[in-house]
Amino acid sequence: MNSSVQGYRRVVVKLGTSVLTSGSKSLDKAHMVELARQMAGLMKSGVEVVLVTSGAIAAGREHLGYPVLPDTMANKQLLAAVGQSQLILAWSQLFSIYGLHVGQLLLTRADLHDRERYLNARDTLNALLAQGIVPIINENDAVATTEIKVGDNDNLSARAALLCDADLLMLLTDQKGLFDADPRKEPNARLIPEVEHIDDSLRLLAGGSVSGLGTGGMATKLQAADIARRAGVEVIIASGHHPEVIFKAARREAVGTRFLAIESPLESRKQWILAGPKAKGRLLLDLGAVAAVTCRGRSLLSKGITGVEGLFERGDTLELVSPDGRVVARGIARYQSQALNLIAGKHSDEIEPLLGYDYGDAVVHRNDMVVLEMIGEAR
Ligand SMILES: Nc1ncnc2c1ncn2[C@@H]1O[C@H](COP(=O)(O)OP(=O)(O)O)[C@@H](O)[C@H]1O
Ligand SMILES: N[C@@H](CCC(=O)OP(=O)(O)O)C(=O)O
Repeated sequence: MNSSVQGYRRVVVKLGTSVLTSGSKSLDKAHMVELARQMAGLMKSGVEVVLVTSGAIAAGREHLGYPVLPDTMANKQLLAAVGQSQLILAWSQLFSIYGLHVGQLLLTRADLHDRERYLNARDTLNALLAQGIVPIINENDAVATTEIKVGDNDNLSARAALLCDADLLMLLTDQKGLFDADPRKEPNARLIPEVEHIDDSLRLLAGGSVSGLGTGGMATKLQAADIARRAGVEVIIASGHHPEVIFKAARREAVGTRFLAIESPLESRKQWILAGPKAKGRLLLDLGAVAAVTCRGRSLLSKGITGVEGLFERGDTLELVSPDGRVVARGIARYQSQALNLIAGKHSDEIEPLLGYDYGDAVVHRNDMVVLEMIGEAR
């Protein structure tokens, strides 16, 4: 590329099935080579690139000649197992045209759940990037069951962006960006060029995938953008077919929808709490506790808990829920669920007499908590 890329050091590019197939039933290799050319160009200009690629299931169907199979989990896994090897073969060949090697990481939620595995995956990503090799990530669909899946590659790419400490996440899809309504249903829908806050009114605009190709539509892209922004990563949703889209996004030219990063990003451990583990349970809080943890930066005490849902151990991740059902924070439990059932609503002084032991007043400590939404008064 000619103009220099300013500012970005490390970029995650996520390519949806809709982009890789150009809306058809098979991989559009002519377009994939064009995308590989742009990613290679970015790398030559000194920006490190991590690719999150969908398309394994589509590639599996194509490779096997579009077999008619019952719509079971095992058959989807079969298609992914066949397709993933075709997909990585295609990327490996396409990047080799530009003199680049690729390395494959197939992840599941379980790899992100455990802090040690999370750090291992991070080391592998960093080692590949240090050698100028393009890390190529997909979900390990062939072995992952619903319980251990991230579930969609938008969310997976946000987690990848956090893992490798990227400064830009590009979500490339079959629309020009986020519109104020699904453009497939509403032809007069308008593109939203920039987003500063992600709130419920914005979430209402983002629908699912109707093409039958992608998973999650704009709804999962917004979830991904929300996670990435909180870690200080800028996000762009744009069309994977827009000419030179990867270069333009990396040069900060106006393309698609840009989500500004939150300026004081979370520290690494809190990023992991946000992006890594699946919540094992929920604590229902009264309004006082919601205000204390979200607006006043306090730890959660047993007194403010009105209900305990799920079976969990000390160290598991929990969602903290407001009286109107909103998840206002995520955090790590310092007491297991059975103990919490006994001390919920009780004053901290009663913990030791009730349980016969005491891990401290904080049920979820402020250092182990990520606030998602502020509700209540600061004082
Ligand atoms: N507000 C919106 N703006 C743009 N696209 C939307 C919106 N709501 C829903 N969509 C749908 O999201 C789809 C893109 O997501 P998806 O099908 O999952 O593609 P990908 O394979 O790229 O992840 C679009 O084709 C569009 O129909
Ligand atoms: N892991 C799956 C894709 C899952 C997914 O999120 O797809 P998409 O919405 O097209 O990005 C695959 O490789 O087929």
